[in-house]
Parts: sequence; structure tokens; C-alpha cells
Amino acid sequence: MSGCESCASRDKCSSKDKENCGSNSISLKIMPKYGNVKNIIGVISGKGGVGKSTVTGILAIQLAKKGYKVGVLDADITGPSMPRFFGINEQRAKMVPVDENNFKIQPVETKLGIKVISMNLLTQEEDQPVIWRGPVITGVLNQFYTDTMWGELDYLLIDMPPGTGDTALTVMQSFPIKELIIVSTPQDMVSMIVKKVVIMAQKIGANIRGLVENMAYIECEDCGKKMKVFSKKSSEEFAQYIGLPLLCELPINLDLTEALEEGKAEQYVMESPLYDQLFGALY
Ligand SMILES: Nc1ncnc2c1ncn2[C@@H]1O[C@H](COP(=O)(O)OP(=O)(O)OP(=O)(O)O)[C@@H](O)[C@H]1O
Repeated sequence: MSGCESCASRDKCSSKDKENCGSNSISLKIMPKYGNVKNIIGVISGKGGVGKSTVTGILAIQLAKKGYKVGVLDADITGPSMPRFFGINEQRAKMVPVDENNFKIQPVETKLGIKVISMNLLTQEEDQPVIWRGPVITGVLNQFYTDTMWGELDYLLIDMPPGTGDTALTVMQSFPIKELIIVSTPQDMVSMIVKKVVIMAQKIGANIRGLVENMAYIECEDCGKKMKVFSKKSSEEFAQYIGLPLLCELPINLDLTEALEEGKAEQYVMESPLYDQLFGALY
């Protein structure tokens, strides 16, 4: 499947558009109306629950710590988790009227000034489910990107929904994503499914930065020994199977879990030298 065959905009493109489209960009990309976003980074995994949102959150904090202006778009409409990560789940994004028929969205800002938009910042209660079909979800996602008051952003991180479904495909094709970061855990079954998303991204010509192996080990509190949890194979072996450079290995970190439960993950990650070491050189 070539870029054009899989492109949602293919029927709207002239042959000249198609010529100018290039292998890693699809024409008719949508743009934010209320701001300027310099770089979009998509964090994705074919599999649910491997730590995509956790990696998105850590990366956003690392970038903000370096002085960049950062936004996070939680594209997981039916299973949003970014508000909890940042401890902002009690706050609500605001719908600001522009005229009779249109509105813009004021995102919630974290303590570090990261602008976050998520479905869970718009529903009345955070445990209220969203029961929508694909096209509605896709429309809402596009609105999150175009109608949010992002202001000037150096980086917008997109926490992509799990899988290779309609939503992930739409985001990859209609948002001008600079590069993707793939998240996996060191397990055969997970790696096989994650490889599907990598192949999908490669088929549509997306740039992939590399692989983050999450929950790669747990460190003994007493002796500091790193113990593997899921498989005896190394993260490098899994990265080789998936066909990507290994960016870093994240340990299972119960202090992070505790900080998350207390709504203090942002402060914990900001103060933790571990994440400086792991992500410091990435951007
Ligand atoms: N390195 C880690 N150490 C400790 N807990 C972790 C780690 N990574 C993820 N978790 C925990 O595992 C759970 C799943 O993580 P997360 O929500 O980031 O996964 P996800 O891939 O975004 O899930 P989904 O597919 O539902 O969007 C969360 O409770 C998170 O706190």
C-alpha cells in the first residue's frame, strides 16, 4: 500500500498535489487555528497498556524542563489517561465561544505550564465513558488539534490510541507529525503486535525515531541489581526484531506509580535524575 493509496485525502488531491506530496507527508494536513506548533511528536504502540501515556508524560516534562513550550494532545479518546498523569483530572478545559456556531478550546495547564487537552478534561465526570463510533472520534481529534488555543509551542506530543485502527491512521495522515516514538515492553507477544504499528507507519512514510522499551527491568532496592521481569532476552534483541534503534530502557518504577496515585507524577519526574539520564539526550 503506497502513501497515496492509504491516504484519507487521496480523492481531493490533483496529480500535481500528489507529485509534491513526498513520501513522508500527506497533502491536506490540518493546522491549528489558535497558535503555532513547531514540532509534533507522536508516541505510539500497537498494544494497549505498555506505557505510552507514561512515556508521553515523561517526555513532555523533560522538554518543559529544558525550557521548551510544550503541549500534550491525548488522542486516546475512549481511554484517556494524561489528566491523571499530570494530576489535573479535577480541572476542566473551557469551551470559549468564537461566534454563534464556533468555539475554541482552552487547554488545562500543568504546574510546569504544559498545555493539555484530553477527552477527560471535557466530560463532566472522569469515569464517564465516551460511546462514539470511529468517524465521530476522528472529528473530535481533529478539533482538539485545530481548535485548541495552543499558543506558541515548540513541541506538541500526541499520546496516540493503541492499535493500527482508524484513529491512529487518521492522526498519522492528517497531522503534520515530525516523528514517531514507538513504545513497547520486552515481551515476544507485545513486540509482534508493536511491529505491526511500525510496519503501518513505514508504509505511510512516517519518520520513526526509535523504540522505548518500558518496564524493561526492576532494580533491587537493596543491592541495585537490575532484574528482568518478562523475558530473559535483552531489549536490544527486541529492538532488532522490531527493526528500530533502541532509544532507552525504562525500569518498572514503583516510586513513579506512587507519585501517579498521589497526582504528583509531574513533580516526581521533574526532580528525578533517572529520567534526565534516560531522555536527556533525545531532544
Ligand atoms: N515504567 C513504569 N513503572 C511503573 N508503572 C508503570 C510504568 N509504565 C507504565 N506504568 C503503569 O502501567 C499502567 C499503564 O501505563 P500507561 O497508561 O502509560 O499505558 P498506555 O500504553 O498508555 O495504556 P493505554 O493503551 O490504555 O493508553 C499505568 O497504571 C502506569 O502507571
